[in-house]
Amino acid sequence: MRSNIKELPAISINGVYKSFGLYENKVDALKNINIEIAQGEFLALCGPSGSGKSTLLNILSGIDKPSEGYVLFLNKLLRDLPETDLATIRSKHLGFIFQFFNLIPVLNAFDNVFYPLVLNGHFDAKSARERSLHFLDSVGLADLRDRKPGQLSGGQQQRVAIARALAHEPQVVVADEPTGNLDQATGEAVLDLLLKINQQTGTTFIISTHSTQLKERAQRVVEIRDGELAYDSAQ
Ligand SMILES: Nc1ncnc2c1ncn2[C@@H]1O[C@H](COP(=O)(O)OP(=O)(O)OP(=O)(O)O)[C@@H](O)[C@H]1O
Repeated sequence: MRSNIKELPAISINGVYKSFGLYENKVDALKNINIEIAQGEFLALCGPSGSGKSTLLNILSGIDKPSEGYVLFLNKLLRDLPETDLATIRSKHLGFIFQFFNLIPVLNAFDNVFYPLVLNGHFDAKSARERSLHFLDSVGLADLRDRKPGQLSGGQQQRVAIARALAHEPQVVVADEPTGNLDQATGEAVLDLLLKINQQTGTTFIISTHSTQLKERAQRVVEIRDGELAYDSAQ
C-alpha cells in the first residue's frame, strides 16, 4: 500500500486559473498552470514579484481554491474536499516555512515546535516531546531550545521554523521565500539544511524564491511570469 502511494505524484496541478476581484479590478493571477511534482523533488518556483508564486503555493496546499482547474494532492482532489479534510491534509502531510519565520514570540524554541504537534491532535505529549527534541537537534538547535525567538538570530529562527515544519514528518514542505529575510551566508546555510533533509528523507520541497543560489542548486526550476508558466526545467 505504502509503495503504491510512493509512486504517485506528490502534487498534480491541472489547468489552474486564479482570478481575484471583479470587472475593472479583476487580476488574473494564474493562467492555465500545469505542473506535475514527483515525490522527493526539490523544486524552486521563480518569477518576478507579483507573478503568482504565493497564489500557486496557496492553491497547491489547499489554502485557496482555483477559479478553474484542479489540484491532486497525493491523489486526492482538493477541490471536492470539505474544509475539515483539507485541514487534516495540511496538519498531517504538509509543512510550511515562511519568509518571516512566523514563530510565536512568547514561546521558546522547543515550545514553538512542540505545541503545534500536540495541538494538531496526531501526537500525544510524550511523542511530541521526543519529536520536538529530535528535530531541533537535527537543525543544530538542541542547545538553544530554551531561547525565545527574540533571543535567536534570523538564521536560528528559521531553523526553528524548519524543525516545526518537519516535526510531523510531512510528505511535502512548502516554503515561501525561506531565505528572503536572511543574509547570503545564513541563507546558504539554511539552503544546505533543506537540501540535506530532502536527500536524507525524500521529503518533497516546493520553494518560492528570488535567490540565485537556490535556483542553481534546486533539482528542478519552474518559472512563472504574469501568471503563466514561462519555464520548467523538467520539460
Ligand atoms: N487576495 C488577493 N486579492 C487581490 N489580488 C491578489 C490577491 N492575492 C494576490 N493578488 C494579486 O495576484 C498577483 C500575484 O500575486 P502573488 O502574491 O501570488 O505574487 P508573487 O509572485 O508571490 O509575488 P512576490 O514575489 O512579491 O511575493 C498580484 O498581481 C497580486 O497583486
